[in-house]
This record gives sequence, structure tokens and C-alpha cells, in this order.
Amino acid sequence: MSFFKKLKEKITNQTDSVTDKFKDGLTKTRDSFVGKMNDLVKNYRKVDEEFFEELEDILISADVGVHTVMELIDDLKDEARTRNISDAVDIQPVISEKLAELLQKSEDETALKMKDAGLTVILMVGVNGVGKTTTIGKLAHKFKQEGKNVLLAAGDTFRAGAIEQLEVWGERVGVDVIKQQAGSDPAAVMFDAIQAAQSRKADVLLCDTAGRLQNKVNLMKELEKVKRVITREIPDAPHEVLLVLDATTGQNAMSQAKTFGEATDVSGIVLTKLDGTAKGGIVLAIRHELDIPVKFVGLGEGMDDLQEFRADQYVHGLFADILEQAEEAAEN
Ligand SMILES: Nc1nc2c(ncn2[C@@H]2O[C@H](COP(=O)(O)OP(=O)(O)OP(=O)(O)O)[C@@H](O)[C@H]2O)c(=O)[nH]1
Repeated sequence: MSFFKKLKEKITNQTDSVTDKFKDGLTKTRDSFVGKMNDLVKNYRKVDEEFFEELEDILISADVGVHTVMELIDDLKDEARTRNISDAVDIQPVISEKLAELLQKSEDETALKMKDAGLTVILMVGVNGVGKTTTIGKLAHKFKQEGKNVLLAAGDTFRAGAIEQLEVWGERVGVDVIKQQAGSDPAAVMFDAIQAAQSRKADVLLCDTAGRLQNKVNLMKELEKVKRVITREIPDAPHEVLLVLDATTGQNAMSQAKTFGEATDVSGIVLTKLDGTAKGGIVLAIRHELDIPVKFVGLGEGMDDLQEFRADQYVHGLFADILEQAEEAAEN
């Protein structure tokens, strides 16, 4: 069975709306990437050294990341040799297949670690402006729709307006926000929030945190303190530490991930604004070079536009058209 058929089979048991969300959200990346790939195939026709050099540039310009691209190109060269592929058209499905392999390390690890019973505490970290507040709102909405009792903790007491912004989302989604005055100790807010969550028998507590990166030592200290307070109240919490990264910032997002990774144990990444960039290859760089699973992607500004990351949907969203063309060409 062809790779495309296998891919289609994989996504058939998911709802069409998820497939559409990924396809729509990846429009910018697809248009740029697929356009360049089509030109490449047209211009070169034959798979040779120059072809691979051009392909390398295309992948790097989509923010796939230099190390990942190098490995990928080596793999593709081997594959072209062993499968005896010389026509550029025939290598296209192999490219998508290899990208899928890179992403598909383990589907299980993208699922959130939720408690079967009792409170799940999720700490949200990331620099200002990446869409952390919006992501907390979207996650709260998702949990509410699943019938869960959700509470928010306004742990960003540093940035002016952060508490109010979280309250706006709280109202929009219909969940309460536990807060203190601006400038107060975020660890104290967490303590209050955990008490409130436990007495209200909440299922999920989503904790906002401050995102200043200018001073790494302060950031580390603050995150450590916040985590310590949470762990003192609930020993196995926080159950997830989700780092929010803005896909449109490209390699900057990679360096933020490294900094936060040093400051705290990040269990997963939420990649926002994937719909707003032509450089959606960043998903591959993160997955391959950081070894932290991408758990969610932001594919729009609306409440329903946060999607659990699915490697098969991502690859389908990017390559369905190319793969279909290749399939038709092979059949004729
Ligand atoms: N297109 C698109 N826009 C998004 C996405 N996530 C967030 N945004 C937008 O990005 C902007 C910034 O998001 P906010 O949540 O307000 O982030 P912020 O207040 O700047 O900073 P933090 O909350 O500290 O991250 C808003 O206009 C959001 O609507 C997404 O996945 N796609």
C-alpha cells in the first residue's frame, strides 16, 4: 500500500473537522513549501546533487532546522539509492514519508497526563506575547467541553494587564480565575488557587506564570518557587509543564525552548500561531532537536482553534495534494 493510502487510512477515524483545521491552518506553509517543491521537481527532473542542495535550502527556509535537514537529506539520498529513484517526481512521496517518520516517534507522548481522579495541575510557561493567555483560554474551553470543572490561576502578577486579560478569557469560557493584586507573590497565588481548586473539587487547574526572559536567574527562581508550592500541596503535581512557543518566531522559539528547558522540567510544547507562518517546518525542528513532544498546536485565534498535535494530520495537511498528484502520475 502506498504511503498516501496509509496516511489517509490513519486519518479516516478522526473527524473531518480536525483534518480541515490542520489543512486550513497549514495553508501558508503549504503554499510556500509545496510551491517551491513543485518548482524544484519541474526545474530539475532528475535527482542529483544539485537537486538535494536546492531541497536543503527549501527545508531550511521553512524552519525545519539545520541538523534535522542534514539528517533528512542523508536519509533521502540513501533511500533514492536503494529504491533506485532517479526521477524528481518519484522522490516527493519519499520526502513526506521521511518527514512523517521523524514526527511519528510516539503518538502516546502527545497525550496530556491527566489524573483519573482528583485534581490535575497544569503549569503554563513561556515568554510574553507568544499567546500564552489565549492558549490557557482555549485549553480551559476544551476541558469544559469535556465536562470538566476548570479553574484558572493568575500567576502572572508581573506584566501589567495580565490578570485582567486572563479574567476576560475566564468570562468568555465560563470559568473562575483565582487572583491576587498585581505585583503580589505568584507562589502565594498558586497556594490560594490549589486550596480553592481542592475545596471546589475542580478537575483541572491551569496556572499562568510570568514570562520575562530578560533575567534567567529570576525566571528560574520564580518557576522553582511556584513549583515548590504546588508540589508541597500535591506531591505529584504539576502534572504537566507546558511551554508555549510562537511558531512565527522561528529559531527564536528554539532558543526559548532551550532556556526554559534549563529553568524547569518542560513536559510538552504548545506551538501557537502555526496558521500565521509559512515556516511551519518548525514543528519538525522542535520534535527532532529538542526531544520535547509538541502536544498542541494553535491553528487560529478562535476558542476551538487549539488542536492536539497529530503527526499524521500535519503531514496530510502539508502534503495531501502533492501525494495525490504523485499517486495519479504513478497510476498513469
Ligand atoms: N492566528 C493565531 N493567533 C493566535 C494564536 N494564539 C494566539 N494568537 C493571537 O496572538 C495574540 C497574542 O496572544 P495573547 O494570548 O494575547 O498573548 P499576549 O497577551 O501577547 O502574551 P502572553 O499571554 O504573555 O503570551 C492575540 O491576538 C491572539 O489572538 C494562534 O494559534 N493563531
